[in-house]
Amino acid sequence: MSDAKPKTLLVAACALIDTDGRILMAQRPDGKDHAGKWEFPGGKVEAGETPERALQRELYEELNIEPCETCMQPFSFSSFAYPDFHLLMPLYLCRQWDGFLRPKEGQATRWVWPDKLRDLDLVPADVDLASEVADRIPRGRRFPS
Ligand SMILES: Nc1nc2c([nH]c(=O)n2[C@@H]2O[C@H](COP(=O)(O)OP(=O)(O)OP(=O)(O)O)[C@@H](O)[C@H]2O)c(=O)[nH]1
Repeated sequence: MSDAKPKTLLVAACALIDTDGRILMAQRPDGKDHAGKWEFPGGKVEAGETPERALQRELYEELNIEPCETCMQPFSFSSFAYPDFHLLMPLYLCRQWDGFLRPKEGQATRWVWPDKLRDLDLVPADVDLASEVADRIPRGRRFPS
């Protein structure tokens, strides 16, 4: 029996919220794990980075937008055991950013009402988070409880 334990991977993700209260979701492109499934934009936190800084970098690289650091509000997190690693993923909310949204990596994106998030084919670690977003950010509510 091997003593090898799956490593914990820190990934930062963000629920970008538009003025109507819809959430931006991104579809994982071909060639990545979970290709075709939907997720919150974001990515791995690199050595020496804070999650907030990683999110700024990832959102610019992926979507051409730059949220200021104080525009990202910690909301919840996922701690999820994938077969080959353990995901630890803080989820932030963000309602304000600089730049025009433009997916730069060929990924599909979609603005989704909070109560419709669960209708998407989500990556496994996001299923409970999506329910929490729907519960805490109902349609028409601009701020979570
Ligand atoms: N960005 C993001 N990744 C997520 C979410 N949920 C989730 O399980 N993950 C997983 O977190 C892992 C790392 O995410 P990622 O692939 O976007 O990170 P990255 O852009 O830095 O990857 P890369 O540079 O290797 O392509 C993937 O296995 C991905 O499936 C989510 O909501 N957003």
